[in-house]
Amino acid sequence: MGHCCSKQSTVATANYAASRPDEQPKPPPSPLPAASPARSGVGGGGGVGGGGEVSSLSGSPFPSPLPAGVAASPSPARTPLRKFRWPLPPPSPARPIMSLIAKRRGRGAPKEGPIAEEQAVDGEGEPPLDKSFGYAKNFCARFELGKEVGRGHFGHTCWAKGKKGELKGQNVAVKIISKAKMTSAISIEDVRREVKILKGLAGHKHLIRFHDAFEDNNNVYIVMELCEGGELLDRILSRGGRYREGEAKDIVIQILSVVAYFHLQGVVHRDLKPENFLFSTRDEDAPMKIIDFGLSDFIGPGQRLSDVVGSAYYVAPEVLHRSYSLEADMWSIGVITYILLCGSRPFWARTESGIFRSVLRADPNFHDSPWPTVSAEARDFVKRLLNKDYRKRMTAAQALTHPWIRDEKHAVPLDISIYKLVKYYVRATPFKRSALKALSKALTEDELVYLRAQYNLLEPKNGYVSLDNFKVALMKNLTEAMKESRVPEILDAMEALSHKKMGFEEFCAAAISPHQLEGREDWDQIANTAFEYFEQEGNRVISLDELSSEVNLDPRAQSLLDNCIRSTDGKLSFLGYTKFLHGVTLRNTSLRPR
Ligand SMILES: Nc1ncnc2c1ncn2[C@@H]1O[C@H](COP(=O)(O)OP(=O)(O)OP(=O)(O)O)[C@@H](O)[C@H]1O
Ligand SMILES: [Ca+2]
Ligand SMILES: [Ca+2]
Repeated sequence: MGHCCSKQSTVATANYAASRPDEQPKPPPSPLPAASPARSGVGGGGGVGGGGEVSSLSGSPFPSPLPAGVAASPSPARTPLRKFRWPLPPPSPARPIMSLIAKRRGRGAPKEGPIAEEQAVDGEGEPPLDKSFGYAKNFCARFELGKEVGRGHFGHTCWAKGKKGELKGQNVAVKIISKAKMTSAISIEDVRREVKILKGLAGHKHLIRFHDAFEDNNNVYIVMELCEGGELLDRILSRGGRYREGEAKDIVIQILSVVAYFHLQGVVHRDLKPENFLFSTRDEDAPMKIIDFGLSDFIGPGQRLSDVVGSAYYVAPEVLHRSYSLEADMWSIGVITYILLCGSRPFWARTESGIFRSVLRADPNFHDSPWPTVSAEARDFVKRLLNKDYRKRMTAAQALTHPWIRDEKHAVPLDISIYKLVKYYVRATPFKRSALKALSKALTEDELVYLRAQYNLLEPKNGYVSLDNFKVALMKNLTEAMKESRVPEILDAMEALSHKKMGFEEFCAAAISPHQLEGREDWDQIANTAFEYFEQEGNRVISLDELSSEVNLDPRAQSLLDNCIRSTDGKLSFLGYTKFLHGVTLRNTSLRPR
């Protein structure tokens, strides 16, 4: 079978050549974003996807000094620096990560693009890679392919029209991924998973609608709904680098609502960035759709991922530390929101290793213009996503109830983190439960808004919820993706709830996360109030051994509990109470619990 898109392959060569690493501009001295002049013009002017619209831009899209020579760069704002060759990195935490990525990238695999670990398996003595996917082979008979509307590092996307069947006469988008670029088992698996996830998730208004997948000898074709309004990145650029706060809110709500949806399904995107959100039409108020699940994965209850993937500017610190879960996506949303609000990137450097160092160590700037004019709620929102401790970050459902955006008319979706927390609560000791109950009494209205919304989603009967409520609420949201990620298995671990009923007050104690509360600016106040309640109703005499076992601490590390028990009455001190609530962090000790 012939290659349907040979014309686009030529564009591919030209485009890659135009963005070779050695042609990148020199950086500005400060952590400002690289600005984008006209886009590289793939797909031609006036085409679908807003290419023509954006190519009319010139000069400085971001309100910040431009690096010298930036105008010569083809499109540095498209997640720039990912096209850099690995420079000789200075000693840094990024160094081992980078050598790891470089080492594990497949031989012949594209060196550019989002960070994506690869294993070379196409070497000598290895069996040939199986590049058959089992998809239908009649793409050319079913669709008439038109011009290119967009391009990424893994594929290019074309406009197409259905020739027969359900999609006859309908305009669609087709992402074409060349099999020649699939040089490792992992890259093949990535494509298979991208299709599986798109297919399995189906059904959210801000998720690109998947139609079908095809293949021939040369390519895989992913047929999906066509978005004609261009990328979020282009709209940011066309507004001079940033959005007004109200408009930013609207964008962020859409992002959170779809991310909460696929997080509940046990899917982590791993490549959230403004290029991966498209507007469905050119209208100002057109809804956005998320695309590109090329680096996404299923993630089961309690599972942590370790492969370093993503795009440098948006990657979370724990991804670089190789142990992460859904919270990594929330970090990326924090980066996107930061950019929307101020037009600069929070973590910036000239090289990829520099960006990694910044992500791991630097605190984003919230002082310079325009931050003083940004509302305190918006700043707080971003800070609560850009917390380097992933346990302190808001979940997507929770972020939808943050004071910055909660007045808007949007539904709050079910949050899988509630299930995880309740699971721990029902298995906790009575002493731990009373500590959590005291904490729940100190909650502020912000948390109560979120918890009430979650409680109502469980549809309490006569003011109580039980295991059945948790089951029914989860099953209402069941998709193929959720089955694949085995999310419902969490219900097995909640069996203790089958003979128990929970009112709203106890639900609050069960579903609060002390770590997240600790990430709040008013944590000290909350903790003090909670301790007062604990003193009245829960505190009791406890031995050091008992406390060690309550917090799962190796008895050899008991010195970490110094000052946790009051010498005056043998009960928990304030310090002891807070350590008891969130456990003792052993990350910096050599004595980790087994
Ligand atoms: N459904 C669609 N409608 C219109 N344009 C689309 C659609 N899907 C993708 N595009 C365009 O094609 C571009 C590339 O698609 P996509 O992001 O899926 O490719 P990729 O190679 O995986 O990208 P990346 O380099 O970010 O990994 C998008 O940025 C967008 O401009
Ligand atoms: Ca993309
Ligand atoms: Ca991709």
